[in-house]
Amino acid sequence: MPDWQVELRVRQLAVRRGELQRQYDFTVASGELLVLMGPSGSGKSSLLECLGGFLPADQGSIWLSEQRLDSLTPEQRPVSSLFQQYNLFEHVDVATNLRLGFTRGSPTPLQWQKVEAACEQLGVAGLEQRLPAELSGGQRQRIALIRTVLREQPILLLDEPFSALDEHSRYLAGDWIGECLKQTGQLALLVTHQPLDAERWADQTLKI
Ligand SMILES: Nc1ncnc2c1ncn2[C@@H]1O[C@H](COP(=O)(O)OP(=O)(O)OP(=O)(O)O)[C@@H](O)[C@H]1O
Repeated sequence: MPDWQVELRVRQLAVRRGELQRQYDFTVASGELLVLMGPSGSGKSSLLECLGGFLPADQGSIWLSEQRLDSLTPEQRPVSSLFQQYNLFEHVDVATNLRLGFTRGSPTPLQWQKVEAACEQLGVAGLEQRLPAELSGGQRQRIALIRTVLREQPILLLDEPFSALDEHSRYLAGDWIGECLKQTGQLALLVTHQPLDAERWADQTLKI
């Protein structure tokens, strides 16, 4: 995995969804986790969709170091996203889902070692041959999280990645994300409804 030293800068970014319009200004450095909190419908997912390129901004700019991102298509953006649903390919097994996460189509042996280590660490080892439909909600969520984080992209957008996890798994998953960020220099925006998640893992918290 490359060691990124980058900075995400969001400047006067106006995101509209129906009647709701909000403006955002923040900076996230390499290795940092920004936790987004706020009541249901406040616009957290919309902000992530805008950063991912799925929802156009009314105005403002998004920068990754010197590269301007807001005019790029979703495929061109250096972003890996975990949304609240539809994160796995249903017709192929877990191993294939994990392999497809890598931009070149298949992981190197070292990359695959990291996948296996992450599956062990998050308590989802041994599920490689199953189809997503044969997993529990929490198992699906952890597999999708591993796939999202280990894709080699500097920006991670994680929309409620722990919503189906029990307290123990949540703790393991949050610690694992923090370790990955520190090791690789990736940065993450993470949506949660649990104040404890912010207390444990956030470098910054944005309430919207
Ligand atoms: N596809 C859409 N078209 C129109 N309005 C939408 C769409 N998706 C969401 N909205 C509305 O936009 C507002 C912001 O929604 P958003 O999903 O960003 O909120 P959120 O903070 O992520 O909510 P939650 O915590 O419930 O996931 C809400 O009022 C919602 O009803």
